[in-house]
Amino acid sequence: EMDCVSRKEAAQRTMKLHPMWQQPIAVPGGHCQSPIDIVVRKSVFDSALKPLATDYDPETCQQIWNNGYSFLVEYDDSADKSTLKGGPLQDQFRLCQFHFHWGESNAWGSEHTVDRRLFPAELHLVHWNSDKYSLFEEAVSGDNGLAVIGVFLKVGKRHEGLQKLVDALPAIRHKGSVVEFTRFDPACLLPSNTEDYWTYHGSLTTPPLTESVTWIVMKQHIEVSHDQLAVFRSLLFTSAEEEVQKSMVNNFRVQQPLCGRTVRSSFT
Ligand SMILES: CCCCCOc1ccc(S(N)(=O)=O)cc1
Ligand SMILES: [Zn+2]
Repeated sequence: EMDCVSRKEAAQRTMKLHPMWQQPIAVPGGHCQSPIDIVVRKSVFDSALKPLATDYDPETCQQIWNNGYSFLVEYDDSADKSTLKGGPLQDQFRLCQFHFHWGESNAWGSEHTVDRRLFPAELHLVHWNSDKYSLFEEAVSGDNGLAVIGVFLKVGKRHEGLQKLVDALPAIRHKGSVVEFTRFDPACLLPSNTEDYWTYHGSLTTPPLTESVTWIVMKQHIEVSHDQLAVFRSLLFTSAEEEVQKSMVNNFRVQQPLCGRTVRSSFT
């Protein structure tokens, strides 16, 4: 059981592992950080947890870009067009972007783990509470501000829906590159079973690491092919101008102590 380290120790661990985060990150409190290991036998079944209710409009898909840490597919969140409700949520949340975390090999790459089991990659669909806030940037540091759906990726058969996204990646190899990306329905990336998930209160896994996230981690994974994942690894952390190009791999955070939090499950 990872001890509940002090904020200073946690920051030192984070910075040591992520030289790219030069500034110490003052995290408020720091006892609800993500990602975590989900210990299945310690999760608590909650019969009040509903199935996820996603209602995504592919017309709100706008662009795909390399932010130097992952690649983001961004949605127009200026109206309630692509929304998430249900699950553990009381309010309505708007989809603003989705992105992935992955490893340099298929042996690791996910941020969350299930009974210490690592997956080669993890999808994050990022939503903000449009009942309480008017902008994502406000919700990031607000109470009950964000809801992130995590979906594990396994290597297996080719994911037909993902291929349109994979084909766009060579155009955004370098940090800072953006291309138009439209009419992509993120629902195709969800597993068939959206009833079974774990949920807990946590944080963003990159700066500003704010503890405003209701995490919803799906029990069922999706499958992508080895070749599709290899294209993720062809992206670069670095911009075109930098002399030394660095492959965008291992863009995941070290796991954080649970600090007494309960992980609830929607299934037995
Ligand atoms: C005020 C700007 C904040 C930009 C940072 O936004 C994020 C950061 C991390 C995640 S993650 N890996 O926890 O899903 C989602 C969104
Ligand atoms: Zn993420």
